[in-house]
Amino acid sequence: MKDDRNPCQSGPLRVAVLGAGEVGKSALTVRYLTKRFIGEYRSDTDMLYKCVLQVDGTPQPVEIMDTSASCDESSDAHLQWAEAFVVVYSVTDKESYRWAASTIEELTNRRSSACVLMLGNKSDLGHLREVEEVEARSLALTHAARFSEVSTAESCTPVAEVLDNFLKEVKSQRNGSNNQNGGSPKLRKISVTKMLGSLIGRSSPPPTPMTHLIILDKEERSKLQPAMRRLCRPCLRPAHSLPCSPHTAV
Ligand SMILES: Nc1nc2c(ncn2[C@@H]2O[C@H](COP(=O)(O)OP(=O)(O)OP(=O)(O)O)[C@@H](O)[C@H]2O)c(=O)[nH]1
Repeated sequence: MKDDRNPCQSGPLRVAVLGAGEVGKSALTVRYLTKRFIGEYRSDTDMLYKCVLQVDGTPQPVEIMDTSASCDESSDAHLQWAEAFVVVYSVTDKESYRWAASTIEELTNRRSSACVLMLGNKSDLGHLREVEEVEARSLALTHAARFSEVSTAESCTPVAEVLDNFLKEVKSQRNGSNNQNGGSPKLRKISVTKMLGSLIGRSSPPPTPMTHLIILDKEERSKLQPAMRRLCRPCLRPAHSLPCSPHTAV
């Protein structure tokens, strides 16, 4: 059944990072948010990052859900929770590409107006390549998704560029659809001013980047939208092991 509603026309931009196991979803998310590459991550639960990022030159609350491939009951909830999707595969793993392809097809059917970015990760491992760039790019094009190949391990800048541009597009699509829903330019201006005021105060300097990490246990999930209640089985651990200083486990 087609479910094309956008769950969040205001509030934080919600982005779900989807993909098969071991393709580098966590590495990519953390690389983007902290500029660091960390080799190993816990992989048994979804991670929700809440942060304020500069999107198109202004501070924008963003929530990024780094989904866990081992939480196999969650995909339906992710599809409803997010307004934009980053679908990751590894260029060294054909199976992960098939997974990505079928996910993109599902997004086309169920969330046809959502912004989708298809990312082929691990491009540094050219000698192990199983997925040709041209094939993946053409699949993305067929589904009107953005496409890029990156190496999260090798370099931060291309990852940052591609995700910055994607968020810019998500934001502009949201603003566009809000306009179509009758929001006048004047009202939008007021709400942006209010948002900036509450984020940084009238005379405060711009906010320093700060990211809150929420490891989604049963209780946290129940605080999110109803759709999130069907997320993966509870797997809370007392502390998060990322050694990055901007992260705060809550
Ligand atoms: N060579 C290379 N290795 C990478 C790259 N990105 C991630 N990795 C490695 O790939 C492995 C899996 O990375 P994760 O970020 O844990 O992958 P994931 O998709 O979050 O995995 P799950 O949690 O199982 O869903 C780790 O050993 C990473 O160090 C990359 O660009 N190049």
